[in-house]
Amino acid sequence: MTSSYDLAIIGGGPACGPAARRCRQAGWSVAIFESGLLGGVCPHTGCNPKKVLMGPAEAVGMARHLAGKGLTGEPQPDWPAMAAFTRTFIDPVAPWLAEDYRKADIEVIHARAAFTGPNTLRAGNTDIAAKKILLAVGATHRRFDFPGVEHLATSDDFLALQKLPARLVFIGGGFVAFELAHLAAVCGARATILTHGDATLRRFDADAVARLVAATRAMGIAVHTNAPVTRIDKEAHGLCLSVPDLEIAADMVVNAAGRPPHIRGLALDLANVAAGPAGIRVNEFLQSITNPAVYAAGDCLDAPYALTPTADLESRVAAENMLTGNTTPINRTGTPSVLFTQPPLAMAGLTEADCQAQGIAYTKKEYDLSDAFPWQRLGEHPGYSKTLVSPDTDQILGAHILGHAADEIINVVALAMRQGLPAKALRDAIWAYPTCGYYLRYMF
Ligand SMILES: Cc1cc2nc3c(=O)[nH]c(=O)nc-3n(C[C@H](O)[C@H](O)[C@H](O)COP(=O)(O)OP(=O)(O)OC[C@H]3O[C@@H](n4cnc5c(N)ncnc54)[C@H](O)[C@@H]3O)c2cc1C
Ligand SMILES: NC(=O)c1ccc[n+]([C@@H]2O[C@H](COP(=O)([O-])OP(=O)(O)OC[C@H]3O[C@@H](n4cnc5c(N)ncnc54)[C@H](O)[C@@H]3O)[C@@H](O)[C@H]2O)c1
Repeated sequence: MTSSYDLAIIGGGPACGPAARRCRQAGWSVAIFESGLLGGVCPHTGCNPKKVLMGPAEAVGMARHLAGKGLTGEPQPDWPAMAAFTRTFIDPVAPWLAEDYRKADIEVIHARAAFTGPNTLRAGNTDIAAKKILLAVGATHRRFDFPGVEHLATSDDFLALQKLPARLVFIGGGFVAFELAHLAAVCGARATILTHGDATLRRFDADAVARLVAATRAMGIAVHTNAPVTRIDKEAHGLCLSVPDLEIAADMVVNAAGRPPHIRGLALDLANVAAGPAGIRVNEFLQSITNPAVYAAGDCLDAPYALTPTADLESRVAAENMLTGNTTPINRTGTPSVLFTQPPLAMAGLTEADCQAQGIAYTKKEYDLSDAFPWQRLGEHPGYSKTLVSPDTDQILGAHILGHAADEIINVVALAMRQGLPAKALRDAIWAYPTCGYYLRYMF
């Protein structure tokens, strides 16, 4: 028997919900296919568990900065209790979403789906026909094939740990490696970051990254570039990683080497859906460039960001375009990215290297936050900002902030960029004093 829907969504994460609800509200019949947990990575194995674990780690970090400045003694992270607290956030998500979709009369089918034709899917033993199909399958862990690959753990394994191992190695020099290494190190583990290339955190501004890497090393985290892992051996007292000219002992090795789109097994060829290593290829309306019945949103897209807020935005835009026939091009202007390290590194817009590569004229302003009151009172080092503004129009081209509260301040800059406000708007605003945001007037 074939079930028919107006919209079938493959994947029940952040890229699914807004489109499912919007299309159902418009009167469409909607089915969601989810092979794992409703809610996807963000609430189960991504943003949320990571941030809950970081709460105590942030308190420990702040206490260390304030030692000798009025605070004595150091709070001790209690990992098993942190893990138990984290579960209180994770466990309710999937049941809550199931109930919410049930109330909205959106069908949820707990099965892995794959294409059988341009408008048809199979999930388990069920055949499905849909007028439109939204691909929201997300991304997955990179595959390695070196000897000993079976000893590799994932970020999911790390975030589910009941006890923190003493020696952790992270393969990769991006978001996951830096955030989890900082978390582990503050909680008492010896952490090492190994990346195969000659630089880390490539999406961020190089000057801000240099300061963060220095701060990372000062915390006792080893950071090795040009260090591809060639094998992992299990030995009597743990694991031994081999990289050229170096052997490293570890209790856990985490694969943090990027997240390719989760498109294996979808049989995209049967639906004539074009995709490359970076993901599903779509036009500005998020419609497949080769199959007009198929749209895509979230981490499975070949797109500049793979974040929860961009998955949400893309889901809303895809829904609008499916309902109205391609009226709303995607606009990602003013997307903030935050690396939740200690301190956090936040950015929006272009880096200086982007401006140079694209031949865009810019006025650069650098500011030492560690010399400014809100950061000094917390005893925090380092602190840095770099802003890039058009000398002709005063438009904000990019902002890069490293320091306490950078993760919140960047939202204001991102809002200004999205609304097309000039840098003067930030210089002229009346900011509450003494907040970190007050110093935006000096950063621009
Ligand atoms: C450790 C970590 C920390 C992160 N921290 C942050 C952060 O702080 N801030 C931020 O903005 N982003 C963060 N992210 C990224 C964020 O989690 C993702 O961008 C977001 O979850 C993407 O949503 P999505 O719906 O595209 O994909 P996902 O959340 O991956 O959801 C896809 C869903 O599709 C299902 N699925 C896949 N294939 C099929 C199939 N064939 N049939 C049925 N179901 C299928 C999967 O089971 C999954 O539930 C983090 C990611 C990780 C890994
Ligand atoms: N705070 C946040 O918003 C947040 C946090 C975590 C993840 N994320 C999202 O999830 C995505 C995935 O994160 P990620 O850290 O896995 O990916 P990433 O793309 O940020 O970093 C991957 C890193 O792995 C390195 N690498 C690639 N192949 C390698 C190899 N063979 N050996 C060693 N290193 C290798 C890359 O050079 C890069 O440094 C991010 O791009 C981001 O969009 C966001």
